[in-house]
Amino acid sequence: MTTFPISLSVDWSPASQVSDLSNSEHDWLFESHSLTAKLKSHSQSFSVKVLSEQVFDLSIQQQKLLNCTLTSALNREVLLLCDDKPMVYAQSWLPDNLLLKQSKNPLHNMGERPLGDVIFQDPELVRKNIEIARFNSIHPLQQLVSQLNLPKQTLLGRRSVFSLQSYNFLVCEVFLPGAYLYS
Ligand SMILES: C=C(O[C@@H]1C=C(C(=O)O)C=C[C@H]1O)C(=O)O
Repeated sequence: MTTFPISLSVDWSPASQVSDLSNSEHDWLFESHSLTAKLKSHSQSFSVKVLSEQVFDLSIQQQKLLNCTLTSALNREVLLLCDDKPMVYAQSWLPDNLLLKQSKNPLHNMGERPLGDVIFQDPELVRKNIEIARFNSIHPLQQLVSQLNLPKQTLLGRRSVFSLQSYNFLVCEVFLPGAYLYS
């Protein structure tokens, strides 16, 4: 049984160090706008299934990535489905501090609404560099792949830090077997 959060601590590489990508892989991995919008444009129906949403401690690496001294964040793990087929596993780390709650931060209590539908509405949104990683057939994420009755294969993922209202949050997305990216 998958336990959350699923560890995504693999070798993340900056775009400059990533090679041997197909045109489709490159197109999806380096999509700078909303992945939700891109998935919606390729499907008749789109939905989000929340797998887990809890406050967890941030790792030292995550604190460095987020450039913050916060020790915990709201960890949100979801599946993005197109025409009822799971296409992406997404894991986001949303700062969880009193200030955000006081500001009635729209990113809290998102439920089945896609994060992208909210954050990309804000013209102040800044996306920092996209990093890429490969998840081999023995990575813990493959447990979720098996539970979804999807075939095991090396998976491609991306992560980036966003800045909004002077705070940072981390979004990681792993493309599941059968995702458009692999076609
Ligand atoms: C950041 C985006 O939001 C998407 C939706 C997410 C969610 O609802 O938790 C998480 C990651 C993204 O795949 C996007 O659309 O690009």
